[in-house]
Amino acid sequence: MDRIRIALAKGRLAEDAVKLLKKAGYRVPHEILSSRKLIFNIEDEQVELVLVKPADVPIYVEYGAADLGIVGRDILLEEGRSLYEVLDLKFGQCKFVLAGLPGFREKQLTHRRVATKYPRFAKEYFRKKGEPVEVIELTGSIELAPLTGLADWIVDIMQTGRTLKENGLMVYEDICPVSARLVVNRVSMKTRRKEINKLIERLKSQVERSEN
Ligand SMILES: Nc1ncnc2c1ncn2[C@@H]1O[C@H](COP(=O)(O)OP(=O)(O)OP(=O)(O)O)[C@@H](O)[C@H]1O
Ligand SMILES: O=P(O)(O)OC[C@H]1O[C@H](OP(=O)(O)OP(=O)(O)O)[C@H](O)[C@@H]1O
Repeated sequence: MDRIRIALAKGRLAEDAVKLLKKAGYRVPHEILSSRKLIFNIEDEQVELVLVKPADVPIYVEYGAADLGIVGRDILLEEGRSLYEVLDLKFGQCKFVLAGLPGFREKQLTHRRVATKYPRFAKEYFRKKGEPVEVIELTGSIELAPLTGLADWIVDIMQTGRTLKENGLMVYEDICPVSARLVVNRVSMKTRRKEINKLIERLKSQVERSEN
């Protein structure tokens, strides 16, 4: 039978994801975080890991190119893909915030611009609030947008708050918490239910153990 394939978000979440898998007893090859290889078999298990860009994890899982994925909730909210979110892995914790320059809210503007890496999420957030805004999609250094006049607000992730602080910005609203999640392809969940449930249980008990 084919191996169960897990898509791991490269970058910031990869190290904690590997740590969790190892703690749960999966013998992840030690070179996974340093080599240029993108597929890794796990010894003694019918499981393989593939490394993909964070934003691509839900795509692999929705299409079934991976059975499972480990990715930030920010990406899931932005992508809105059809998949099952089965477990909060409790690492990569941060939050979505609405931020801007101090004193901004008092200004009466008819046309507000919001810069973000998460355009779908930001549009939905303002739609729910009933506030018309123009959303400008950027790919990084979001905090620069209010400092240069590109936008009035930003919708972005905050963890320590250091980036906002060092750029003289403040939080106007906490939008929602974000952390890494385990996601599953809808078809795999049915066709490989036993193996996938076992894997979920192994990770779940490890997450719970780490919490206590
Ligand atoms: N400052 C942060 N602190 C903690 N977690 C974060 C922080 N910023 C992002 N994250 C989480 O880590 C995930 C991966 O972030 P990372 O910075 O590696 O990727 P990225 O910048 O979104 O992607 P790319 O590599 O394509 O530019 C995010 O999707 C989010 O869930
Ligand atoms: O609250 P903090 O701990 O300062 O973390 C928040 C920062 O981290 C992320 O940026 P990232 O480092 O991914 O940079 P980029 O978006 O400019 O690529 C996010 O977009 C914030 O800028």
